[in-house]
Amino acid sequence: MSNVGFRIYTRVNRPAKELVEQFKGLPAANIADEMNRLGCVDARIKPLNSTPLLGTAFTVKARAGDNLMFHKAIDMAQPGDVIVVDGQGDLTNSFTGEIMMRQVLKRGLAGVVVDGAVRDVDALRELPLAIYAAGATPKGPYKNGPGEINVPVSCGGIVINPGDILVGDGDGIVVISPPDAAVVAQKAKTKQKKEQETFRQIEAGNLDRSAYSDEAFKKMGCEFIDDYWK
Ligand SMILES: O=C([O-])CC(=O)C(=O)O
Ligand SMILES: [Mg+2]
Repeated sequence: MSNVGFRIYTRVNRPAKELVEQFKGLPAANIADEMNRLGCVDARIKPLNSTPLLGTAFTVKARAGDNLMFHKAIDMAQPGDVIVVDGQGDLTNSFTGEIMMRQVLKRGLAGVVVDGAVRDVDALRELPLAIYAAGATPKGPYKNGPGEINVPVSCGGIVINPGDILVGDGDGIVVISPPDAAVVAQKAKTKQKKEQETFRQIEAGNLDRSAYSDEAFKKMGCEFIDDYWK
C-alpha cells in the first residue's frame, strides 16, 4: 500500500442487492428531501440520456485528461456497479466515449458518472445506459495514469465511497451511504406516496392552499397594495 496515487483496491464492500433494489423507481428528489436536501452530486453533472441510474459506486480517481484507470475499472467492475470517475471537474480532455461505454454496457454495469468531460455524446444519448458528465469535448484522453481505484473520491462536490448507493434521474444523482439506506428508502417511499396523493387532490380541486392565503401572508408581514405599480 505504498504507491499512493497509483494503486488499485480490488475489493468493494457492496451492500446487499435487495437493499439497493429498494430505491428502484423512487425519484431522486424524494430521496434527497428525506436526506434533508444534502447528499446530492451537484448540478454540473448532468444526465446524457433518460436511462435511470441505480447501482453501487465503483470509484476511479483519475489524473486530469487521462483514462488509464477508467479502462481498468471497466474490466474490474461487476454487474450493478456504477463507475464513478473523479476527474476533478476537468473539461480539457474527455475521459470516455462511445467505445468505452459500449464496453460498459456489454459488461452489464449499471452506469457511469464522470466529474469531467466525455465525447461521442450524440451516440451516448442513444445508448440504453445511464451516463452523467460535466461536459463534452472532442479532445480525447491520454492513457498513461497514474490514478487510483476503489478509494473515496470527490464527485460533483461530495465524497463518494466505494459501495455507496447511487440513484439518478433527470434531476441528477443522490448518494446514499449503505448503513442509512433502509431508513432513507422507506421514508422516500412514503414521501412519493404522499406526493401522488397531492397530485390527486390537485386534480380534484381540493388541495389545501391555506398556507398561501392573503391572511397567511399578512401574518408574515407582507403588505398588499390595492393599486398599480407606478
Ligand atoms: O478514446 C477514448 O479512450 C475515448 C473514446 O472516445 C471512446 O471510448 O470512444
Ligand atoms: Mg470515441
